[in-house]
This record gives sequence, structure tokens and C-alpha cells, in this order.
Amino acid sequence: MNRLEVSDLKVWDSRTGSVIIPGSSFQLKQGSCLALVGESGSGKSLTCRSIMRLNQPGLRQSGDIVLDGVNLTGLSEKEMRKHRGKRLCLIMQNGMRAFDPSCAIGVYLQETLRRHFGWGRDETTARMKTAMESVMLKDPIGVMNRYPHQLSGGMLQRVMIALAIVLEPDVVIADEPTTALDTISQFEVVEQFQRLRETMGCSMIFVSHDLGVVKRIADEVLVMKNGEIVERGTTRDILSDARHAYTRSLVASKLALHQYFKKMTGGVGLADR
Ligand SMILES: Nc1ncnc2c1ncn2[C@@H]1O[C@H](COP(=O)(O)OP(=O)(O)OP(=O)(O)O)[C@@H](O)[C@H]1O
Repeated sequence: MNRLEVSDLKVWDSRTGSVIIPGSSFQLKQGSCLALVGESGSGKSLTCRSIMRLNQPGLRQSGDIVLDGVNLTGLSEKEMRKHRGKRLCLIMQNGMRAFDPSCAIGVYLQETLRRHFGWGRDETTARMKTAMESVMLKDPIGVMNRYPHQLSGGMLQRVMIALAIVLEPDVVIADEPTTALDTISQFEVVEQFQRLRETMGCSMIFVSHDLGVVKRIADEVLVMKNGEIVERGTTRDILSDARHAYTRSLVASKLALHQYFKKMTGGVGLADR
């Protein structure tokens, strides 16, 4: 069963008329993880933001985005806001940008959870404390009392994952959530995403340029180039038997990087992580 169906998604810049995504169609199955891969500027982030209907002013979109039978394209902004967070949750590249820099993390969490569930401060604190502990965030109360700039990128990503655990969304969209992190944090954050899927059974769109991460987390892969989907298939097929020359070059560059790291680390490569 499909949880999310994107049909003929087109995105263009209304100021210049240039078309960035000419027309993408794809489906996300219930409980499945779909990876979006492709070089920088291929349209992965725009695809994610279009699903959330959070594109920047000046960009326009058309096409259908159907979540559990409801076409999000036809919803008013007020109705759309009810879907964001609770039903569709976006976890961004840079945790720092996701939070309001002028208020403590706990205030942001209270506001978000009050809006979706009507919870008060005590309920929010108790639920977030449990979720933060489950993603290995130490001193959750201390974290909630801090401002975003006082936390590391890895900690902010974990706060976002903890919030997703509490919100229990139907679909999590993670847009390169490990890019801003060091290697150890990347590894741990990917583990947390895997746990998120296992414990909540949510469906996930996971954007990454790291095929090692994709191999670990995704069931299916879409490969994008210049705004178009050039190849799609199961993760196993894409990584072992890519048909499109562009996908083969992506896999080959990943293998080259793997060999390089293996040489540098005396035997332990990226894919072994
Ligand atoms: N607000 C905007 N106005 C005009 N063009 C934009 C805007 N945002 C993105 N684009 C263009 O859309 C294209 C796709 O950008 P997008 O951010 O989706 O790429 P991406 O595949 O996510 O790349 P990366 O891996 O670097 O994040 C790029 O050519 C970019 O310049």
C-alpha cells in the first residue's frame, strides 16, 4: 500500500520562468524507506520541500501530492500546517536552522507540541525527556534549557529525531540529516533513524549523497539528475546493477572513495561502518 503518491510534480522559478523539476512521479510504500540520491543541485531538497509545501517565495509548484488519499495540493495553508509535524515531519540538513535561535529548545518544543496535541509544559517535558534518552541524548532537561547555538550539530539532529518520536508522524522526510556531522555522529544518527523506523513503523524519504548510508537504511532508491528521476529500483539492484550511466558513475565514485578510506585506515572502509 502506498502512503504517499507524488504525481507529475513540477517546480519552476516564477521570476525567471526556468523549470527546475519538470515532472516527477513516485510512490512511498507504507513502512518503507525511499532514498533520494543525486549530485548537488539535482533537485533532492526541492522535492522534499515541495512535498511539505515549504518552497521559498518565488518558486511555484504543480502536480499532486497525495498522503493517505488526501491531496495536499488542494489544502489551504492553515490546513497544511496541521499536517506538517504530526503527519509529515521534515528533518533538515542543518539542525541549527530548524530551531528558533531566539528561544530555548524547550520553549520551541512546548510550542510545537502544544499546537499539535494541546499538551502543557509538564507533559511536553516528560515525553521529550523519554524520547531524548532513547536517542542517547544525555541531560535532556539541560538540553531543553539551552539555546540552539549552545548545542552541537549532532545534538540538534538528535533533538529533531526525538521530536519526531514524540510526534509519531506517518512520514518522515530526512534531507541529508547527517551532512553537517562528523563521522562518528553520522554513524550514530543513522542508527537512530533506523530505530525510528523500527519502533514507529513510519515511512521515510531519506536524502543522502552517501551510498554507504543509503545501503544501510533504504529499501528503494530514486536517482536524480538535473531535476529528473533518471533511475529507480530496489537498493540492492541500484547498488549492484545500475543501468543508467549516471548511477553507475555514482556507485563507482563511492567504491573509489571506499577503496581510498580502506587504504588510509588500514582495512576498515566506509561501507564496513
Ligand atoms: N529558491 C530558489 N530559487 C531558485 N532556484 C532554486 C531555489 N532553491 C533551489 N534552486 C535551484 O534548484 C536546483 C535544485 O536545488 P536543490 O537544493 O533541490 O538540489 P539538491 O539536489 O538538494 O542539492 P544538494 O545536494 O546540494 O543539497 C538547483 O539548481 C538550485 O540552484
